[in-house]
Amino acid sequence: MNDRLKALADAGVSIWLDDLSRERLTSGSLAELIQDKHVVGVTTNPTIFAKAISDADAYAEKISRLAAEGVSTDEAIRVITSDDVRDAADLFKPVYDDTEGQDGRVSIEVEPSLARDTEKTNRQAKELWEAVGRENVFVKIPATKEGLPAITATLAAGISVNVTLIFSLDRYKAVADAFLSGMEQAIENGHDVTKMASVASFFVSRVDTEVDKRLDAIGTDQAKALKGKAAIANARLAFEAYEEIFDTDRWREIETAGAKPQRPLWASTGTKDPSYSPTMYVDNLVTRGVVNTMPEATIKAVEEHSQFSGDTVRGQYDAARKVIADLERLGISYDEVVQVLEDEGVAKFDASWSELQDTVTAALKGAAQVTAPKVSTHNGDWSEVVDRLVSEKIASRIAAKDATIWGPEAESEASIRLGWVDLHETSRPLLAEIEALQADFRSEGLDRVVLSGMGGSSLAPEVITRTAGVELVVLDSTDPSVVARALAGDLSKTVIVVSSKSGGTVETDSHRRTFVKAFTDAGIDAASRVVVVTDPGSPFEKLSADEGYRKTFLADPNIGGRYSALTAFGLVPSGLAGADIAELLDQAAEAAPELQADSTDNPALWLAAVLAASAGRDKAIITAEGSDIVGFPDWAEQLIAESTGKNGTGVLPVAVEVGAPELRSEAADLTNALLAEKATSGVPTALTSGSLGGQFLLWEVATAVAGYLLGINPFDQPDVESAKKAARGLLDAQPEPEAAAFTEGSVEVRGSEGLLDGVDSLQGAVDALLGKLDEKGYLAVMAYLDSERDADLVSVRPALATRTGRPVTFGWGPRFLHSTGQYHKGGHPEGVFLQITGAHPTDVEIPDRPFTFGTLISAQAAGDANVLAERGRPVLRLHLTDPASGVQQFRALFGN
Ligand SMILES: O=C(CO)[C@@H](O)[C@H](O)[C@H](O)[C@H](O)COP(=O)(O)O
Ligand SMILES: O=C[C@H](O)COP(=O)(O)O
Repeated sequence: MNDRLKALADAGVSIWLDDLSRERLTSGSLAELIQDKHVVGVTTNPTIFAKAISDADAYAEKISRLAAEGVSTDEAIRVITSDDVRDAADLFKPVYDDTEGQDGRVSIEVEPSLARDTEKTNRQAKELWEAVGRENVFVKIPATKEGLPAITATLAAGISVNVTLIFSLDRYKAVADAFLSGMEQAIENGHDVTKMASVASFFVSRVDTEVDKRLDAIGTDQAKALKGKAAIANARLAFEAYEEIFDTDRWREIETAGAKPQRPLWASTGTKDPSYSPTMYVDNLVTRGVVNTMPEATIKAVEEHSQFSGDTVRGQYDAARKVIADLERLGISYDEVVQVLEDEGVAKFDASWSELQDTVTAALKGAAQVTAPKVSTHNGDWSEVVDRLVSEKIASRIAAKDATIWGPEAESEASIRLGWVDLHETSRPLLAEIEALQADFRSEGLDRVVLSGMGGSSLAPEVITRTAGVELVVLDSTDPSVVARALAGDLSKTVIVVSSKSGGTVETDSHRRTFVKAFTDAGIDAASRVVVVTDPGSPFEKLSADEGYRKTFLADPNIGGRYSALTAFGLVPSGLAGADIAELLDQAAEAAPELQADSTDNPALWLAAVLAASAGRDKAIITAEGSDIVGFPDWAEQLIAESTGKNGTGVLPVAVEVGAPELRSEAADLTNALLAEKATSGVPTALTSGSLGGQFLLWEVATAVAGYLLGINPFDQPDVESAKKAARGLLDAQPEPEAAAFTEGSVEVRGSEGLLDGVDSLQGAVDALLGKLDEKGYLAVMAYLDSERDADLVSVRPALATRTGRPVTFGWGPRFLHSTGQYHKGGHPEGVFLQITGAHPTDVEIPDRPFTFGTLISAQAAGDANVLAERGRPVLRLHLTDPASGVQQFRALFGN
């Protein structure tokens, strides 16, 4: 055991490693540092990852899988870095537990190009936190001026933060203030702050590098005498500020809720000037309650010859102040030095990030290959079913567009719904048209693409663009704050794709009207910014022509919305946003022969068999645990729910997050259909893999086959219309809202008949609803709220699944009406329904319509609840009079 490192740890300095790589994880060298060298945490940054990933061999396998799935460079970087950080976090978990969350932490940094953008930093911090999915992680955010509000917002969301790139005392104080505000808000928002932590990474050696350079230029003895002193003086003064800030009533108030102070972390502590001691930025910064993150060489140097005695920080403040004052007297401006360092710091990380992107782009190109879809089945034997499907030639008949497969009643619908089987050929001519339009837009500086579409018109483009890592603003909500946010983007760079097969969908029509007015109000020729995708002959085709919209793409009418991923509906918005849509068609083309073959090797037959021929099992848990296709379960959910959930039968798709409780359930009515590498429980499971284009076709064929096995018509959606009709009725009649049974805090409570008898608390109301769940039941949470603003609500899904032991679907309204909404009304009548709506502090008008977005979404929610209640389903309706506090109040019921 090494005495010097132990002495440092005993003196209260947490020793962290400023490095991470796959090699460190697989070789066991990180584990050794933890075990033998007192290392209790890890920091990473873009430079560290750029270096790690340049070791191509360590990442080769992962890169080739990512290449096969067609993911973008940025998405690949996200996967690689968050996988490494997650594995390191797991290695440090015992340290984290032993130190009650103080150490055992691993940091992952937001992209450096976002350092000057508060909103994007904010968003990415949340995404990284979710992507890693471990509580002992720190999301690193640079302490630029724009970073400060993001630090507060990220902490307020319950996420632990490492603030990086701090050089100046003033900025350090602003960081501490941002921390205090963030913790105050986290407490207010009901987060468990005992689990949170934060560090403020103060950069040390770089200050000497910059100041020494200036001192050398001055060249006098007096100047030379000051060399190597500025960095330590600066850090010590930061610690003085820390002591003052964390000795205030404001902090003490936060501390009473169980929060830990934001510890100073000494970063950039490797010695750069070889004439200095290699341990100088360690030995001179020893004090209880700090972290020193070091490259391995510095840890080794400390192990071999560190020398310090006692606390080397406290009580050194006057001397430190004198160093800074002496430098000023020599004409070296402190403010200038720290600003140069901050700018350089951001630029250096930016350069590392570009290097990282180049390395990964090249590696992806090198490994690129189209991977045909594969399905492996587990925990059951479906060979008899598959043999039957092969002998009945179901796959080749689907490929030949044989409309008789689903029986005489379905024949006329099926005869106009099988156009999707050869889209990899028929959609080719679209590519050039989309490419040309995209080039025109780019040349006009139009690079923000908004897509207005519902269900089949939005879910595929969402998966395609998220997987490709390109930006597409998907507008599939009528919540006024969602609409307002889409309108608040830079309209001078915006085009809107309005996609509607029928041309009569109220959501898209309302979006279109609103955007046209917003463009016009901004002095922009609205018609030139609207692109339409619709079916030939729809009212929308005519309207588009009459209005002179920029371009109308007519899709193949012989394809239903949920099978339209590779039609103009999927390809136009995705291509305009910059996704590689030609590759998507190549992937489907590669997959098609296998999926059309009457062979026991046809993966679609196996997927269909697991979904629809596992006795007594009518709920499929879907997740994309091992895959880098982003958001696929939401797309598959619509395909399966609308195709099968009718006539009181079907398969309920339950899209869940990684690690969801349902994935470990052994319940007798579940199957799992996972984009994952291994089965997660003993229930019948199909694991699917392959490129996105191939997966689209695989699941479409499998769903059509599942329809055949279930004896239903997989191409109609008889019950989607019922909720639309009820909403229209309410919009016309505008009835007084039904009185609440009672109100608790920010939540008004209403229930379907009899549900709330004798109930007078929110907890009691939820218990009453859950009490209606039977052993084959499921709970549907339907949130007519803002999926971004109210994102915290999502955490109730796993909490409810754990509590009930039953599957829980979560849908944002009205989006889910075009997806699981069909199953809820037409499938097995086993659901109990929790609807959550919210007040609209600001509403958005819809031009030339007698209702606003606020009244529209309220009518949609009420109409949906009425239809469910009419069908005898229990419905609990919670209305949040203040969405922010209501969401937290509701979450608090489940201890989260
Ligand atoms: O910010 C943290 C830890 O929070 C570190 O990873 C930090 O980025 C590194 O210590 C520095 O980038 C290293 O800088 P340098 O030694 O190359 O000057
Ligand atoms: O899934 C389809 C949605 O209900 C939207 O229909 P639409 O494309 O006709 O507007």
